[in-house]
Amino acid sequence: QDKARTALNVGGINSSKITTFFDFPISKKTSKGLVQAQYRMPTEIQKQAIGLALQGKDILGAAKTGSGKTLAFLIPILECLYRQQWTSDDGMGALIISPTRELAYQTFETLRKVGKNHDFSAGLIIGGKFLDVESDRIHRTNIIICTPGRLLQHMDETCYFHASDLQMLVLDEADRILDMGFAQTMNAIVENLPKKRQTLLFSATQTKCVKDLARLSLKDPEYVSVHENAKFSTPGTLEQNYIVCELHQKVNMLYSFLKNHLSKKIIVFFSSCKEIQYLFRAFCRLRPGVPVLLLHGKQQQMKRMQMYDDFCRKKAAVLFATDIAARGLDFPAVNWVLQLDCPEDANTYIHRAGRTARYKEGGEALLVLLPSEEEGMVKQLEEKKVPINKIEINPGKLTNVQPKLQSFLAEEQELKERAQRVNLIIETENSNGLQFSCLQVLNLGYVLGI
Ligand SMILES: Nc1ncnc2c1ncn2[C@@H]1O[C@H](COP(=O)(O)OP(=O)(O)OP(=O)(O)O)[C@@H](O)[C@H]1O
Repeated sequence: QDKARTALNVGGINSSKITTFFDFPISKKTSKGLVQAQYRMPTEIQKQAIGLALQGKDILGAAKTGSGKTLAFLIPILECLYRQQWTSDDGMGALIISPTRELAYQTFETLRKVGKNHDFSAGLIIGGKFLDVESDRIHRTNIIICTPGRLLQHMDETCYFHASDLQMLVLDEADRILDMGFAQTMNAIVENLPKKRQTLLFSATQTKCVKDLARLSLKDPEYVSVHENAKFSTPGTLEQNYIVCELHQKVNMLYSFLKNHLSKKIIVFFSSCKEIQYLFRAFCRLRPGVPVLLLHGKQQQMKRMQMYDDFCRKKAAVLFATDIAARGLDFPAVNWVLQLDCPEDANTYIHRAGRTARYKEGGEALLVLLPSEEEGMVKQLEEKKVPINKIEINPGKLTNVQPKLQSFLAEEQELKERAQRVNLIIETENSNGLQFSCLQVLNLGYVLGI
């Protein structure tokens, strides 16, 4: 007998009694998918959230980066539709909203693995393709994984697409999806969703803001926060340090860092697309001795996916990324996260640093701060229970790449133009109140070899 069909009344799930996934009343199809994907023992967030979600509760799930939140919502989705014997004729039964295309794609791939024995259809609605290609299939898709903007576009423009039968809504990286950047889009999406549904919200930095939650009309949500009482908010296997570095030394510092970690897999976070485009070109010319890859929001969709896949596969490489790679992405075996530009807040720091030290693995994070950023950022990190130590750099050990950069710039008009555009952007950001002082902007001009 299939436990999921017979044990519809699962009101009695006791998370402390769960040791393997098979202790949950889940279908054989899901169990088989989990075994095939080599998942046996649930993590803490999975033990607690899956049990409650199977009982139909709305959930606010919070757990550290890399602790397995994805399966904590994918398993309940599969079970919810399975119990209702959902078919392709029933259309969309579950909707997962992700802040970035890459995260949506990654979740889709995990769903394909663990849900492969079910008959549901699943689809990615993330843009980058023609709308009509997606429109042809969207109304026949049972589980949709999407980014907010593209979903709303279909709600507005694909006439036969409707969400009236939706059973379960998941917001992955919920605090990000509910923040100002997506507010208007999300409000418009929610208007199209039925009020009667189950809603699951997950993030490593969960929102408890009542206003946000009211927008989603959650019903008595269960707050599942497995690490709330932990001493630190970041994984125990993550070693975290920061250095204070003058702006004119940042590129030298990056080059020297890469030279010292040639066999490692590293993500370097920057704050703007223009800066990253310029530095990528510059580092391709500087040849640090390790493949340099690039991921930012202004890349074409194909290129983005190719970079994402390449970095997943490589054993040693460096990925220059903006914050589109900060949340949720599960690149295998990343050794280091280097935040060369200060994150906008402590939550962004936590997500960026969490790209390493995932699921029981170790990892190291290094934050680079300008002298003007140190006090404010360190205070924010302390308040968020992030254990971070200051280490000193020996300026004498930094390789000076300025002369090389200047000679490339002289050779290459395009590189020079990029450098000037970056400088302009930084100046504009400066006038909008970011922390760069005029002197630092001039220094950056020097750094970029202008
Ligand atoms: N029960 C499990 N057993 C073994 N590995 C697991 C288990 N659950 C998750 N993992 C693995 O742990 C890694 C992290 O999982 P996941 O990406 O879901 O973390 P997360 O909590 O969503 O992280 P983030 O906050 O960064 O989004 C993945 O590689 C996943 O395959």
